[in-house]
Amino acid sequence: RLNTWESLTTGIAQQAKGVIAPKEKTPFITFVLGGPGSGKGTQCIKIVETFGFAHLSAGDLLRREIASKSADGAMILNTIKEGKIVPSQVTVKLIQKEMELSDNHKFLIDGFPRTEENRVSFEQILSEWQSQIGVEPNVVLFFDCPEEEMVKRVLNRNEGRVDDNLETIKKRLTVFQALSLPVINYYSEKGKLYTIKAIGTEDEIFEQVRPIFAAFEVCSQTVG
Ligand SMILES: Nc1ncnc2c1ncn2[C@@H]1O[C@H](COP(=O)(O)OP(=O)(O)O)[C@@H](O)[C@H]1O
Ligand SMILES: Nc1ccn([C@@H]2O[C@H](COP(=O)(O)OP(=O)(O)O)[C@@H](O)[C@H]2O)c(=O)n1
Ligand SMILES: [Mg+2]
Repeated sequence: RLNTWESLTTGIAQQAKGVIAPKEKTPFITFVLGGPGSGKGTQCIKIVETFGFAHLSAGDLLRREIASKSADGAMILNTIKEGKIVPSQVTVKLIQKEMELSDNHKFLIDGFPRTEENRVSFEQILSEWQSQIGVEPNVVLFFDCPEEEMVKRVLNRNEGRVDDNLETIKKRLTVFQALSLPVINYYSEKGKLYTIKAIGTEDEIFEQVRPIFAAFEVCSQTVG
């Protein structure tokens, strides 16, 4: 199997020679953003089922590090309990590893970037991988949900998470407003942002999500 990034560089060389290799695909990167409890994970499952993406949840990768008792585990646990943001180098390394291990070329990166620092760290990785294509994600989804609804959902989530309590949720909402909204505004200005009204049933929300990816499917079929 060719690693996505190797095949990408090969792809560029072949395009330059006028040869297109049909099986080798350029990575397609979607960031999935929104406050805690806005429904990112729930909708990602539907996107995976319908459009065949690989789902990389930053929060899940960090929780896996805690569970594996890795060197950073205690620091990550404390940061999550406080509703703060784990240093970007830690999170980016976990995401990068998952992408390199994946056979897929379509990635849903859920809950990342949550800060401008997160965003810039990941751009540095992308620029090393695909300097000729650019460092921007293809799509940024924003699940826009009222705070009271997010609080209600998180308190009912029942996954045993250390951060799903009222005290930590308040902190996470403050972090979201102060650090994550600037990232969302950045992508809005870049014309990459697709805002989803994240209230209603899961299926109703997915009917807003579906056409975004359906349009890209048509594109890729047309191109080749
Ligand atoms: N449209 C919805 N309406 C009501 N509850 C929802 C909806 N979407 C998700 N949930 C529930 O809300 C909680 C948070 O959803 P989740 O997908 O984990 O959000 P996030 O990943 O953004 O924190 C979960 O318990 C989930 O089952
Ligand atoms: N990019 C990220 C993503 C999550 N996290 C940490 O992990 C926690 C849980 O993230 P999550 O994405 O699983 O949370 P939800 O938005 O799904 O509720 C966050 O509150 C942060 O403490 C982080 O530090 N950096
Ligand atoms: Mg989630």
